[in-house]
Amino acid sequence: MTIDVRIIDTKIHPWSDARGASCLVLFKYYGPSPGASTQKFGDQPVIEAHSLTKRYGSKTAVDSVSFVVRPGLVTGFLGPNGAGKSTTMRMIVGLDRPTGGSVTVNGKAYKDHHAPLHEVGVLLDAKAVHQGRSAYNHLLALGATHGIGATRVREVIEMTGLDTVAKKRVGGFSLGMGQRLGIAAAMLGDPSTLILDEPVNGLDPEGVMWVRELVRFLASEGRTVLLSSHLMSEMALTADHIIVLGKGRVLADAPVAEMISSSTVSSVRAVSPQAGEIARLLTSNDVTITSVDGQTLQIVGLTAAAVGEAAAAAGIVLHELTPLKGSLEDAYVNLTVDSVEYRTHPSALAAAALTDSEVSR
Ligand SMILES: Nc1ncnc2c1ncn2[C@@H]1O[C@H](COP(=O)(O)OP(=O)(O)OP(=O)(O)O)[C@@H](O)[C@H]1O
Repeated sequence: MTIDVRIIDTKIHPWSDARGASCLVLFKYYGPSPGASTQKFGDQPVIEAHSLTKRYGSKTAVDSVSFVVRPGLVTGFLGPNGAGKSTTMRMIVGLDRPTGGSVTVNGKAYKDHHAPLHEVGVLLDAKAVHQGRSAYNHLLALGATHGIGATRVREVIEMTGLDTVAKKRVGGFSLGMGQRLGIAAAMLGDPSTLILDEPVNGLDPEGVMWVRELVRFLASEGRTVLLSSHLMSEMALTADHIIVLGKGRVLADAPVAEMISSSTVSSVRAVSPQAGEIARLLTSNDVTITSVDGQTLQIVGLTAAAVGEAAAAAGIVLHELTPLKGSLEDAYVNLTVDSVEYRTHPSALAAAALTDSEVSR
């Protein structure tokens, strides 16, 4: 296999630091060469779910879900707790049998692939590892099922920053180290598709950034990446496309920018000592103006340019004019407001706080 080693990041890596190296590099990637990658990965949908359904007794965890996940993109899989994300991911890789519908990876059910580790790399539960084994032996045992040897095992260990702990028992690993090992296992077969369920769970900020850069890099090679996370700000930086599940159904399936623009309201904040005059000037049926305080207005229905030009034409002084765009988090909250099954009520929080203070007395 052609090995390509590239430096794609120059941030201080905490683990390099721990080894005493004043190293600035930090992320090397071992995989196919760039030339090979474009030929290796096509542009056809890689994961295709059709009316995919899973019931556990009377509980419908996944309810007739259809979507495609395309190569060359990071697709974020979002949804409140219990929405059905993990169940869907498990069905994609054959760990759960659908009650109805179907899902294929590269045109086949996962179980029908001759060498699935080379097709799909999966991180579903980082703790599902033999606790008495070392990271190295765990990866070696996994690789042995596909004829993958020690060289590739060492590559993925280095790639995930686990070199200094590779011979240590997994049972002693922190949550973040376990996540890194799960990502190493997912990358072992150099797969064209990666399915990562909450890969940044438990990682420190450096680790979170590393996962972001890793998956963006893998997608840039034409690989398919499906990942779930509850960290909306991180997902906004990482994903190109988003699928939102709620109570087992697809609530939205769109590129990130489209999802934000269609599910949030853009507005303009104008600050002026003549705020009242601006409000009178701009009032119309299509414009909503809210007074935030005596000098600040929030205007929906006009662009910042239109507000600025109208104010200039009327000789009105503006101290601030800011276009406000919705975030992915705003879009997500708006989309899932009716689909949150496990909600904390403010009254319950107050009661808990009271109980705590009583206990501490
Ligand atoms: N083995 C099972 N037996 C019974 N119910 C299950 C089982 N696995 C999942 N469920 C139920 O199916 C629903 C979907 O669960 P799932 O874990 O897929 O949600 P999720 O979106 O991944 O949630 P989270 O964000 O909390 O991980 C939940 O109501 C869950 O309790």
